[in-house]
Parts: sequence; C-alpha cells; structure tokens
Amino acid sequence: MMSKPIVSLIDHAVLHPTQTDDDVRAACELCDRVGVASICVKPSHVPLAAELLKGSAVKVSTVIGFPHGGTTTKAKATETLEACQQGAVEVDMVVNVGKALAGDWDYVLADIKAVVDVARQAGTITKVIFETGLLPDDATKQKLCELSEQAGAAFVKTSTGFGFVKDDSGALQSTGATEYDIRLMRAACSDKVQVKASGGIRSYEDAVKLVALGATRLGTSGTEAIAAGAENKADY
Ligand SMILES: O=C[C@H](O)COP(=O)(O)O
Repeated sequence: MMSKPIVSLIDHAVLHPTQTDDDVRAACELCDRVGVASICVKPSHVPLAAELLKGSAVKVSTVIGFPHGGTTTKAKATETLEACQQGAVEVDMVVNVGKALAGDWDYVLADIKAVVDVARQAGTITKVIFETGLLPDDATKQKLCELSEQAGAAFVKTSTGFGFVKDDSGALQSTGATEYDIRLMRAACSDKVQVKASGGIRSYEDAVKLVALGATRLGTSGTEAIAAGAENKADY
C-alpha cells in the first residue's frame, strides 16, 4: 500500500469568487504548515501566492477557463501563458463542456492541446477538468480521458467544485468527485496519466477512499479538516 501522507496529495483550493488577498495569505500559511502538494488559486492570485511560497515545497497552481470552460481556445492559451509567466507550475483547465456534449471532439482535443502545449513550453503540467457531474454517460468521460491523454495532459480531474445540477424539486445541488468516476477515469487512462479527484472532498475518510481507487491528487477546500483527520493515522 502506498504510504505517502494523504495531505501531501492535496491541491488546496482557494477559488471562490469572494476569496481575497488575505484569504490567500492565510491559505499559503496553512499549505506550508501541513505540507500539501500545491495551492490552487485564481489566476489573479498567482503572483501573490508565488511570492508568499518562495522557498516552500508547496507549488503554485491555478485554473484556466474556470469554472465553466466556455472561453475560447485562444483565451485559454493566453491565460495559461500569463499564469506560467507569473509562477504557476501546474494549471487545471476546464474542458469546453458544451462542445463535449455536442460530440465536437476535434474542438475539444484542440482546446486541451492548446493549453497543454503552452504550459509544457513553460515547464508547467496540465490537469484537465471534465466537470463529470454534468456529463451524461461513461462513454463521454472515457472519450475525454482518451483525448486528454492524446493531448499530453498529466492529469484528468473530475470537477471544479462549482458545477451544479437541479434536483427533482428544482433546487441546485453541487456536483463533485464520486468513487464511480474515479474508478472509471483510472481505468480509461494509461499509467502515463494521473487522476485528480476534486469537489466535495471534506474528510480524511473521503480522501482515503478516493486514493484507494486510484486518485493521486485531491482538489479540496477542506484541507484543514482532512489534515486534522489524518493526524495519528498510520495508513497514509
Ligand atoms: O479543485 C478544486 C475544487 O474547487 C475544490 O472543490 P471544493 O471547494 O468542493 O473542495
């Protein structure tokens, strides 16, 4: 069994629209203290996070075309370039969900590849967010795994944490990582591509389950609770 501490697999998300510079400062302190993989901030916060984490083992990551994935390919490539120049060493891009639902796979592949290529030039890796909760079937998720791998992505990732669907009463329910999707995405990619679970991961127990199914990175804003739950645990 893998023995990497579970907290070290976390990309700590500071992505809510209301989060401020002070929130980023506090989050950088938390990330450095507990030893996460990266802090994932909004693009406008990359310079601040890079400055605050200079000399820390915690990496700076950011999001591209976030949260809906509908910006143009050119805009995503430009956003990626700026993020890399400002200190992001990992970028999490959102696929164009509408194009995927329409089966416009040439568009989806080119959109992912544009980001991967710009990022790679800068020595930055790319994670591809599917927003799995909005996808209708396994075949669509498997196709996105195939295209992400073809484009050269380092990771496929389930969710933004900002995807919503309406339940039977019309109320909005947030969507996030499920055990089913992690299993499916792990099986659909070769060993060259890692799987990141994200959205709604709130406890150490949630995290352990997803890692056991093949996730090697966890995107969460619940790092503090997960780190507390991980204390004195022997398995990770
Ligand atoms: O990848 C990052 C997600 O935004 C995390 O979502 P969360 O706030 O539900 O943990």
